[in-house]
Amino acid sequence: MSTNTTALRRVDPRRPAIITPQGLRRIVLGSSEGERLATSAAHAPLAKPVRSAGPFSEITLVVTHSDRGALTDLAHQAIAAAAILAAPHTEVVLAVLGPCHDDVAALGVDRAVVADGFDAERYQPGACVQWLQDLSARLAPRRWFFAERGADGQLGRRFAAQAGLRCACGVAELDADSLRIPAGTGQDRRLPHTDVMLLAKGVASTALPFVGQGVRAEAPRWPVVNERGVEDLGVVTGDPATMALEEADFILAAGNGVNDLPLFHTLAQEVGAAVGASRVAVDDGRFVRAQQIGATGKTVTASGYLALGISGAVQHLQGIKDCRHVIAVNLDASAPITRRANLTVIEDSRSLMQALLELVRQHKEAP
Ligand SMILES: Cc1cc2nc3c(=O)[nH]c(=O)nc-3n(C[C@H](O)[C@H](O)[C@H](O)COP(=O)(O)OP(=O)(O)OC[C@H]3O[C@@H](n4cnc5c(N)ncnc54)[C@H](O)[C@@H]3O)c2cc1C
Repeated sequence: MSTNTTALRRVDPRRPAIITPQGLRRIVLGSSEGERLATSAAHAPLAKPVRSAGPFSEITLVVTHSDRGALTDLAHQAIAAAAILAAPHTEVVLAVLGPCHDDVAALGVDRAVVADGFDAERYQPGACVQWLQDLSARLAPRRWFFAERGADGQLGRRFAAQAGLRCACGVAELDADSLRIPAGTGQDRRLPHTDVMLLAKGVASTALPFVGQGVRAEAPRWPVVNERGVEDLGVVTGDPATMALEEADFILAAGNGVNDLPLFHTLAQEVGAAVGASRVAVDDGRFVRAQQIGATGKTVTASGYLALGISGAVQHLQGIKDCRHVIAVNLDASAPITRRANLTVIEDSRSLMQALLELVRQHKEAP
C-alpha cells in the first residue's frame, strides 16, 4: 500500500452515507439521513444507452467468483464502481471464476471472460493467481477491482502480493483518482488509486443509467498448477440444524401464519434448511430466541429465504435485507413481504408445506 497517507478530519465511516448522482457512495459530515439515491435518472425504466461505444485504450478489470452461476451483490457493486468511474476510452472487463449466467451488459460490463475450468469444489489458489497473471499478460489492465469479502478478497490480496502490485483493502469510497479507507478511531485515509483495489460493501449503487457492451470473450485456458504446500480437504457441508443462522445458505422461516410445527420442522429437515422465525412466533414460544430474524434478532444473508406466514413487518425485513432470493408464502396478497419477495405464493402455509414435502420426497426417491 502507498505510504502517501494524509490524516483527514474525523469521519465515522459507519455514519449514514448518500449515493451521489454518479452512483458512488459518499459519507457526508453533518448528514443525518440514511442511505438514499440522489438521482432519478438511475431509475429510468426504459432502454438504457450503452455507456461507451469505444474505441477503448485502457482496461479496468473486475475479478469475481460466481456462486452457482450467479454473481454476488458485492460483485455487482464492484462492477458498477468500475463502470461509473470509467472514462469513454476505458473498457470495463469482467473476469469470472466459475460459470456466469447474469446479464453482464445490464451490470455495466463491456467484455466478460469466464474461467469455465475453475472448480469451486477445489482449493487451488496457485491456479487462480496464474490465471489472473495470464489474463494480465493478455489485457494489461490499468487497475483491478475485487470485492473485499470472502474468496474475492482473498484472491485480490494474494494476486497483488504475488504480482508485486500496490493494493488497497477495505475501500469504502472511490472517486476518479482517489480512494478512502476507514482507518479506525473515527478517522480515515485518502490515497491515490492503487493497482488493485478491494471494495467494501456499499461502495457504489448498482442502479446504473447505462449498460455496457456485454461482449463475451474467450478466456485464457485454466492453468495446471502444482499447488505446493496445499492439502485440500474438500468442501464440507455444514449441518443446518447446528449452524449459526448468519451462516446458513438456505433458511425456512415461520411466522404467525404457521401452526403445524411438526410439518414445518420435517420440511426443514428434508430440504436441508436452517430454521428461522418472526418475533411473534418466538414471543409465542413456538421457536427459541436465537432463531428470531429481524431488527432485534439475527441478520441473515442466505441465498434462499422461504418465509411462511410472515407478514414482512419492517423490523423483520431488516434482518433479511441481504438475502438473495426471498420466497413468500402468504394468504394475503397485499402483505408487505410481497414487495420484498422475489416470488410470492398466495397459499395456505400448511397446504404448501405438504405439497413441497411430497415433491422433495419424490425427487429424492427418483432414480
Ligand atoms: C422494537 C421492535 C422490534 C421488533 N423486532 C422484530 C424482529 O427482530 N423480528 C420480527 O420478526 N419482528 C420484530 N418486531 C415485530 C414486528 O413488528 C411484527 O409484529 C412481526 O414481525 C410480525 O410477525 P408475523 O409476520 O409472524 O405475524 P403477523 O403480523 O401476525 O403476520 C402473520 C402473517 O401470516 C399470514 N398468514 C396467516 N395465516 C396464514 C396461513 N394459514 N398461511 C399463510 N399465511 C398466513 C398473514 O396474512 C400475515 O401476513 C419488532 C417490533 C418492534 C416494535
